[in-house]
Amino acid sequence: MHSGASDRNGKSTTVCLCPLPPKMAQSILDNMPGASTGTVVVTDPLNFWGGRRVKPREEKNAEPVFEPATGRVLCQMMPCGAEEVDEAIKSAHTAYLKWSKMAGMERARVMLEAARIIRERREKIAKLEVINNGKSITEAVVDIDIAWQCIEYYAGLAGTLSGQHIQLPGGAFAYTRREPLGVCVGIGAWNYPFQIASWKSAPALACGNAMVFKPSPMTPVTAVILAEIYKEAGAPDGLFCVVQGGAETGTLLCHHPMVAKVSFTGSVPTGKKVMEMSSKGVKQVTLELGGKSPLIIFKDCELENAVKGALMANFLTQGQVCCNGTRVYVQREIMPQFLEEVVKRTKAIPVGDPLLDGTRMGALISKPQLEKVLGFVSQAKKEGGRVLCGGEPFVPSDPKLKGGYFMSPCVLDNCRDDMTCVKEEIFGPVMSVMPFDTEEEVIRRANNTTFGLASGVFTRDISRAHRVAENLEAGTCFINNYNISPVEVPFGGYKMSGFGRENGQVTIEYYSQLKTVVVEMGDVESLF
Ligand SMILES: NC(=O)C1=CN([C@@H]2O[C@H](COP(=O)(O)OP(=O)(O)OC[C@H]3O[C@@H](n4cnc5c(N)ncnc54)[C@H](O)[C@@H]3O)[C@@H](O)[C@H]2O)C=CC1
Ligand SMILES: C[N+](C)(C)CCCC(=O)O
Repeated sequence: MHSGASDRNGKSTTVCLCPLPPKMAQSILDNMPGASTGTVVVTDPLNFWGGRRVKPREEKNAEPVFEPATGRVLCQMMPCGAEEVDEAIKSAHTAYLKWSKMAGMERARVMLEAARIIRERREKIAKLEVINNGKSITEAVVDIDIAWQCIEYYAGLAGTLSGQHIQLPGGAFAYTRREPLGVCVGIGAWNYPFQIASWKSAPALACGNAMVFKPSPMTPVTAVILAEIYKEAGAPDGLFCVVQGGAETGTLLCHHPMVAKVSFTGSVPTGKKVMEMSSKGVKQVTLELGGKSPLIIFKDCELENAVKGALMANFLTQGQVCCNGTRVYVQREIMPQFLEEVVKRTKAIPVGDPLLDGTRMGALISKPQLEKVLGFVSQAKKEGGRVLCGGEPFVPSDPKLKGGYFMSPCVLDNCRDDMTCVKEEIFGPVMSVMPFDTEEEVIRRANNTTFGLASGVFTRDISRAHRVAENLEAGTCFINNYNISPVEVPFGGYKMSGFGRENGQVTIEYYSQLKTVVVEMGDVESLF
């Protein structure tokens, strides 16, 4: 399956692993140090189960995967059908039978080794992520670091999982066992491909489950690297499997009778479908969905930090972040200073080749996504919004980037709560700014949304900060910062942004179940 893709100069690095000796797994990454934007073609199979990469059974439904920075074809994504999904799930189940019987400390050792390998290859993995996703290398390295930290964190928890002992009358007693669920499914989005696969697999594996993961069809290339690394670290074959595909493959996974749980990251409409399908088999579900999060900036804030916070809340990963604080409420008195500073800094963001160290914003995921985001900007103008900067297609001077999906980051002023850009998730680099007068008013406006993923507040008044945090209807509230994501901290939504959590200790609850064992020490007192 050679896509025949090459850059404008006809040069390409073909990364091919067929046939598939397990130790060759690394070679896709071995080509990374020399790789530059517009040169990589991935031709090796992207499915993984039974401890190896698996070639797709059928090539007829192949979909091209694009390199966002150039618009070139990077590889072909070939969706798995029913038989392949079944094979992957059975392979995961075989691993589960072994893995779930190991002590937490034994599982921890494998996971720590996986974390170590990821850390060692962080730059190469990040590079491949950039080529597939379009985000800047500076950010991708942070994503990979968060990924291994997450695996390390849950490795640490694996050995602490335990039940309770409960005394009962007459010497009888009960105890609880914290047991895994079985085979869990992870369905990922394209904005944090490797990190999402790690956020889902780390707690799942720590608890003794196996996982079958389906990446987004737009970003199929790095989840399989994680699968290879788990294997290399000593995980039993099948413990973390990857099946490629889109909605159809996802549906097969959600309906499969051997699946105990589905953890999903993506849009609200798809999340609803996943929940509905999972309900047929009474499967547990975690949903990490979209958002339209408020960021509230009071006049007593430290302005420079608030401006930096607003940029962090809007422009990471070209604005394609579910927890972004895209509704920026600024207290009227400081609006002019805020806008001046935020626009100055937004205009200064270097947009361009995502593999260059100096770049801070790369390309959006796809042409349709770019068009959708630009459409939101034109709609905002029609509805009375004022573009203070950006919001236009951006064509870098480097000829190889001419077909890339770039746009200039945008700040919209003169926004109102009833405008489309303020109500809907844009998933692009567009910040909507609105004035407010009082705390009570801004909380009411901030909560006037069906979403509830995150929120933020900048103020120097500590009472106000905690009062606002208490009253915002969202799963996270950042005080005097935004979009930092330590893996020790739970992450997840309120309202239509979903339920269940990722990261933090609590996620153990979402990947395990309690068995109660009741022990009689005397005779049975029968009523009959
Ligand atoms: N909150 C978040 O983190 C994300 C939000 N989005 C939002 O969603 C919009 C559309 O992006 P998409 O990638 O199309 O999101 P999506 O929600 O359709 O896809 C997410 C994942 O679900 C899978 N999927 C799609 N239909 C499915 C089904 N019927 N059953 C099971 N799995 C299914 C996809 O293949 C992908 O792996 C974006 O423009 C953005 O607004 C997208 C990605 C992440
Ligand atoms: C890493 N962080 C917090 C910037 C974003 C993670 C959530 C997502 O998948 O969008």
